[in-house]
Amino acid sequence: MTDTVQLTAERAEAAAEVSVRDLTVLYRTDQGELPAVSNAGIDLPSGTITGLVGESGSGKSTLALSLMNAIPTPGRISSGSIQVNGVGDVTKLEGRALRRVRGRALGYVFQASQNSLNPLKTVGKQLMDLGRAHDVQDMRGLVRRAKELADEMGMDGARVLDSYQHELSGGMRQRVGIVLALVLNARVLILDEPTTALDMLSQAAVLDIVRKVHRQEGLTTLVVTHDMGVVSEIADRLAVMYGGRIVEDGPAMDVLQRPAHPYTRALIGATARITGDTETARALPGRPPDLTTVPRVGCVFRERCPLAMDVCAETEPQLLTWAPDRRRACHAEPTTTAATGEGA
Ligand SMILES: Nc1ncnc2c1ncn2[C@@H]1O[C@H](COP(=O)(O)OP(=O)(O)OP(=O)(O)O)[C@@H](O)[C@H]1O
Repeated sequence: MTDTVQLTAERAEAAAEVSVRDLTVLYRTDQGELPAVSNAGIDLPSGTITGLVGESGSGKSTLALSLMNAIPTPGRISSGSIQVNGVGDVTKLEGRALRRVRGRALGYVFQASQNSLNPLKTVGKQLMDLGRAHDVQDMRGLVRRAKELADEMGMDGARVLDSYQHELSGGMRQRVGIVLALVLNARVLILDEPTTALDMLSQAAVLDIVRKVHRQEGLTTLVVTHDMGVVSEIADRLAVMYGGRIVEDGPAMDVLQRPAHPYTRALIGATARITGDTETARALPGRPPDLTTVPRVGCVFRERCPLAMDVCAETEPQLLTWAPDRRRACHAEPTTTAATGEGA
């Protein structure tokens, strides 16, 4: 590691709002407990938007849920730490202390949150439930804050609080999800697939709003998505997951322009919004592994990798810094070829 690289890494660590180290998460399967996330390490630097991308099943939601220590049993975090600024290691928290952190420090908007509101209660009633669950004394203040956030997101706050789920469009429900995630003044916002199931116009509107609220509230934001196009539009930083591993990360624009892992290159090549050409955008051949099929030895991507070598079957590549603020887990020499629709 050069001095510059070392310095950049130390600076990133110093300014991290969230630091994940050596995180392994297991789920119970017919074949015993198997890892959905393996030895993952990632920093969310203060004030940045990080995009976490990968195909379905790569472990993105599992990593994101871990930040709230919210892995459903019998799944469990088996090792690692998750330091959140001002909170400490979330993996050590339980009970009341953990509930407090969820909402007050970390706000989570669930996948398909468009459908996660209670259909039988107005948004305002659900806000009261949230306040009570968190022992909020100043309910008026809570309502004021919710209206303020709703207004910030281009909605009529008073009207939204009086509405039932079915009276709101998909994009509005997604925004209400963000209001509820932030109303207790969380500093970290985690959005799981915020644009899935929305039409293109609503997608663009939601991304605009995420950007705006992120800036105005001074948040640190993690956006989980399978869509490289979303990342290219919104993220400052980018982390790519495959088979439960982070295989590449760095500044988003830099990674998109100079992907250094063959999986990242293939994901970009398959995204017409980035290649700019539906003709050259090529679907990634093969299928991503699940918990039971992910290779236990060697590189998890080798079976789909155009650069696979003998060593890839034997030794798992580590996520290492290869250029300032850039990491990749690959045995092949790093190339700086710009991504095209030509695959890896
Ligand atoms: N509760 C669970 N029990 C057992 N296996 C699970 C559980 N939740 C997820 N998995 C498995 O863990 C792996 C990672 O799933 P995860 O949902 O984190 O991936 P993802 O990248 O977020 O994909 P998606 O976008 O489809 O949610 C998958 O193989 C999935 O089948």
